[in-house]
Amino acid sequence: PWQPNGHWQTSSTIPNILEKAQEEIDQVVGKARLVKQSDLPNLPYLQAIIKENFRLHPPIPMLARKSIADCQIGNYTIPEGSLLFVNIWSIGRDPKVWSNPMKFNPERFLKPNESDGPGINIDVKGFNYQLLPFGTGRRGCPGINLAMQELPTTLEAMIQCFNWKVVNPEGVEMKGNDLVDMSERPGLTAPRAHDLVCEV
Ligand code: HEM
Repeated sequence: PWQPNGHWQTSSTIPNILEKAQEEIDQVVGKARLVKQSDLPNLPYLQAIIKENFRLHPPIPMLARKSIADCQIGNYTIPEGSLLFVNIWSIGRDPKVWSNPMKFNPERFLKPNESDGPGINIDVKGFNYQLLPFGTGRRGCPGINLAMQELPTTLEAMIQCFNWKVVNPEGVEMKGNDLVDMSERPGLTAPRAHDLVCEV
């Protein structure tokens, strides 16, 4: 069950991430009212789900920069005026940074130690270079504060108000470990390869 200190007690009675998120919101908000923005600091598991999504599926997978002077990065000499792409998508899957990187595991952001990756101290605000879904620095996303209020509140309301099941194109419920096919196709954003079809 969810603990007030924001940590999850491992329990085999909570089978999946959606149910954990629902349990957290039941305990923090209850069923008598809708979730609101002021609840967000008290919903650490929800925040961890969003970070884990940004890690594996950053909506903008590449940052672009232009060098203003010659510089040396590792073994590379970068001439002035070069267009550079920073691949945040691949940083999110780098086993040198994240343990078991292909596993969707929100808990890695709730742990104070480094056993599952950099852990609880990682935020999305542009200070932790392992996780830069909004970029960083002077040209970082100016919409971050709006996005990080709207996105969790909307997602949480969807979780609070509905049960979700994934269905195949024929409308048959999908079950098992490979429930959601998260493969992507190339693009400037990271679009899904296959539509996600759900029933509420
Ligand atoms: C989940 C939502 C969002 C994500 C993941 C996102 C991500 C990004 C990223 C990665 C960049 C490039 C940052 C860099 O190069 O360092 C960017 C730039 C930008 N974003 Fe967002 N963004 C989101 C929402 C928003 C919203 C809600 C707004 C406006 C209301 C917005 C407005 C902008 C603008 C204007 C830029 C260009 C900034 C510049 O070049 O100086 N974004 N965003």
